[in-house]
Amino acid sequence: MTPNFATYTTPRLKTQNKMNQNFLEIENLVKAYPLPDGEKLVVLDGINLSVGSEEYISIIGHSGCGKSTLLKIVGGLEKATSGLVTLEGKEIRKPGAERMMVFQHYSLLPWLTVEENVRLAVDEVYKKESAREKKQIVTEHLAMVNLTKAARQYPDEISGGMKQRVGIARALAIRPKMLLMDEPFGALDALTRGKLQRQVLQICEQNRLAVMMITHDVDEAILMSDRIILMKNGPNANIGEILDVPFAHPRDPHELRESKEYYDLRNHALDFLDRYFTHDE
Ligand SMILES: Nc1ncnc2c1ncn2[C@@H]1O[C@H](COP(=O)(O)OP(=O)(O)OP(=O)(O)O)[C@@H](O)[C@H]1O
Repeated sequence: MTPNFATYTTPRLKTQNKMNQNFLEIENLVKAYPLPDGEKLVVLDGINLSVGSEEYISIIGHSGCGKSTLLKIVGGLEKATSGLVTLEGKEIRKPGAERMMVFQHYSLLPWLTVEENVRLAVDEVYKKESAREKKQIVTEHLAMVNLTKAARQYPDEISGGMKQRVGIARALAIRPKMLLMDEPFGALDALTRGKLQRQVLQICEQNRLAVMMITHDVDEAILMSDRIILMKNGPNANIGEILDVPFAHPRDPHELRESKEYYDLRNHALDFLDRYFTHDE
């Protein structure tokens, strides 16, 4: 049963007018996986979404609704079964340095130091720069995420939060136009998560890039994003609602939690998730 749920929208932020509203375009996206019995599992069924060039989008939905599949298609790691996904008007067919992925489980190479992990990505993308310039790029980005002192350490010598910061530094060092993050803070303890959320938010505010982030945490989505995409359950999942988050940047989590608007938005998102949880389609 599909819940009868009124669309909830709040006024768009003025700052969003500056950006290219149709930077990423997803049109009638369908993704099906073949099943062993010869049938197909239609995971995503008719996704339509435009993302602005400086917009921070969060995607929330119950487990298995296809959030990671959607992110991987935008990252070029999976192909759509039908429909069109374009970035600045060009169809996305494969991974590209303009779209960098950050995963929940860090994906660092354990035999390379922190510095070398970032350098590997920089070497891959910056072909014309001198060794000195590339070293400078690595140094700058490690400093950006407060990892200068850990540059010579190996991944198994640093904490989970630090590993995630290496992943973020590595993604940002490529100067992507879009950051694609799959539960980037999911594996961290609450204190580390809060710190890293603020750091990422600050970096995104300073660097003007588009972000698409998967999260299971409604508070995190409200703190970080300009819009929240609420996904219906799969199979045949699509977008249930899109919520505008009306708070100006820079955001302070304590101030946000003092406003009634914050709780209205939070309750609305949680109600949506509850209804889809109890009315499993
Ligand atoms: N390569 C694949 N082959 C077959 N089925 C797949 C493949 N990848 C994902 N699926 C199926 O597609 C559906 C959506 O998976 P996906 O990982 O995108 O969901 P999700 O919303 O990100 O879940 P979670 O929140 O648990 O990470 C699931 O039923 C999953 O089993």
